[in-house]
Amino acid sequence: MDDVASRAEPLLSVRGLTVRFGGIVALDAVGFDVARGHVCGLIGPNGAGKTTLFNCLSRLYRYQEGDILFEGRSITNLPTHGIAGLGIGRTFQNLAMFRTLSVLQNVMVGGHSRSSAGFLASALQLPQVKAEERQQRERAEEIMVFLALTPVAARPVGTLPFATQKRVELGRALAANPKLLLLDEPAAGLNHEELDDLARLIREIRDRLGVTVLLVEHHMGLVMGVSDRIVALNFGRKIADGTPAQVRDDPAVIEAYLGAPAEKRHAEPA
Ligand SMILES: Nc1ncnc2c1ncn2[C@@H]1O[C@H](COP(=O)(O)OP(=O)(O)OP(=O)(O)O)[C@@H](O)[C@H]1O
Repeated sequence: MDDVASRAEPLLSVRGLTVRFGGIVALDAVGFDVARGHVCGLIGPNGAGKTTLFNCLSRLYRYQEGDILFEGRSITNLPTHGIAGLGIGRTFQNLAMFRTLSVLQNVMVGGHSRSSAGFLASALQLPQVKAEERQQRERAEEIMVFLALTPVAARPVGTLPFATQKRVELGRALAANPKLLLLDEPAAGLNHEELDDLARLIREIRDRLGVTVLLVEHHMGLVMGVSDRIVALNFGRKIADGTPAQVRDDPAVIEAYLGAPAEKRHAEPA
């Protein structure tokens, strides 16, 4: 494929994705594209299927039907540990970090997930490994500058304020050099000022680092403010897909959030 064609192709293409848990249909034939260089917001009320979709993208959940294409290639048969190598990084709703390790060490852990040196080469400390570690450290230092974490680089993560810990988690995901970054409710627990910082950071991740972002978020102000495009889910189905203004004014979205009239989740016989 030539360069022009590969740039026009969506980075991520979700096609007819269906996930069932017993009788519950968590995702029902959901499909949408995420263009390279975009921030795409994924919204929907509680239980809409947002986390399930993220877990499919990380290969933590299996889907019964449909496909996920990343750079035009299916990830359906890829093992979970292959996802970071492909260029998909993520953060989690609940912070999952090494609390006693320093900020630098935590950020460097992210780089290791894309390390190319094998186990034997690492164990023998071959020159190739040393060079790779040096590169990972340099990359981690660049990311800490980008995230304003350099002053706390040596501090154990567990001693830092919550908002700073969230930036470390972001740093760890960025250290793996992702092409697509999945952010799972990054605004949760942040105050007003921290939310403004987060919005600025998400735009910089897109504009300065060139990373495409898929953002699950309940905070409407944030998601409407930073997204180029928004996909809305409700009861496992896609109900809207468009610009923030189009989605905000969509009657199905307004109804989903106001909760009237109550639509029943369509259950299949268990
Ligand atoms: N591992 C699982 N086992 C059984 N049911 C599940 C599982 N994961 C999700 N579900 C169900 O699938 C549906 C979608 O849940 P999901 O967590 O994806 O929604 P969500 O949009 O992320 O909600 P929230 O905004 O509350 O995080 C819900 O009915 C949920 O109970």
